[in-house]
Amino acid sequence: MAPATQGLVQTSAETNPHVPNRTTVKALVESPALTSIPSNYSYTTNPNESDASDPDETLPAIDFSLLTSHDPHQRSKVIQDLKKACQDWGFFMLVNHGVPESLMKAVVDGCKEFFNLPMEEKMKFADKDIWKPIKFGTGVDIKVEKFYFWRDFIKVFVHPQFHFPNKPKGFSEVSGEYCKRTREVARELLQGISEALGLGETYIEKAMDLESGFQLFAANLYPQCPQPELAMGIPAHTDHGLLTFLIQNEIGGLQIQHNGKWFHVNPLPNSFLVNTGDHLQVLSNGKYKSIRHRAVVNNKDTRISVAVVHGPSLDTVVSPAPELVKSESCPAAYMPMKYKDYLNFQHDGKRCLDHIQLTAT
Ligand SMILES: O=C(O)CCC(=O)C(=O)O
Ligand SMILES: [Fe+2]
Repeated sequence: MAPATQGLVQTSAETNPHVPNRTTVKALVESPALTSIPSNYSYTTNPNESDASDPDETLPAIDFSLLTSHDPHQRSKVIQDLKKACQDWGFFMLVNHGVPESLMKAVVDGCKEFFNLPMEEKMKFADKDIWKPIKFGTGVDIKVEKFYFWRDFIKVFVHPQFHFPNKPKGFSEVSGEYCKRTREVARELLQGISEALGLGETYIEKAMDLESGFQLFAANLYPQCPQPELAMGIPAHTDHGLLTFLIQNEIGGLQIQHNGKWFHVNPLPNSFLVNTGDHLQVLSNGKYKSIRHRAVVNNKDTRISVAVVHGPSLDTVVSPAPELVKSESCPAAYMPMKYKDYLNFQHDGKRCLDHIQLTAT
């Protein structure tokens, strides 16, 4: 039998000196006779981190339609629910959000078609520069993390300027509409969260300059894996923005950290999985935590997920809201930092949140 690393389609270091000579996971899986994973994809979980157990709790569900309700009791009830979900979980399912199911499906289908494009089409976007508005890649830099992850991805800056690949046909249009609709929902949700923090409805909107907010569209492809217990799709991490909205094809794989354990997420159909990001943790002075999560892989089917990150504008200097800081009892837990600088720092393989932390929260 051929060794697992034979027959790979290599990314071209000759055509782009910044791209390491390596394959995509998709090309690897499509190589004949792949029955085991190459050793550099073999991931050893931190021994202190347990495997996910079967959930004995359910992820909270937030009914978005109640946030826009004219009945003040319904609105204050859902704001209480949001507060609890952000405090206790940092992750929730958003239901009745009004974004059509057909649009969500069209976006996931578009991602599938994008990943099915010929390698040279995708490789046009292969680059290590984090500020390239469209970026295709696989795993992570082996120099930083020492191994590859079982994931190919495309990341696109979609706001304040909208960028998008022009292939496959129609992908840009449906994604543009999807990003616009999710941005509207995120802004409404952030008004509710602002109120839940006791900051007033418009504080986050104004302080984070959401009119020019940075929005990132990230699609992940996790091909089926012959040895899923050895590989990792995305290792444990937190997201940098204020809120991330995640959808997936019908295949699960997301796990979140909850009460010190990994929790498998089985979302309700047609819901958004929403999580609070690092900048909500900073802004709330640690009241709402940015929860660690990861994506595991399986040997049954290819998984696709689409994460849309909603952040402040890149020039916003984010600091804890002054109303949430009290000099003695609750001092500022984070140093102010411009979102753009945060992203630059984070790219070096370090977690920026730890770098700007002043006191435990
Ligand atoms: O695929 C998933 O479930 C998680 C994706 C994710 O965490 C991310 O793209 O930041
Ligand atoms: Fe994430």
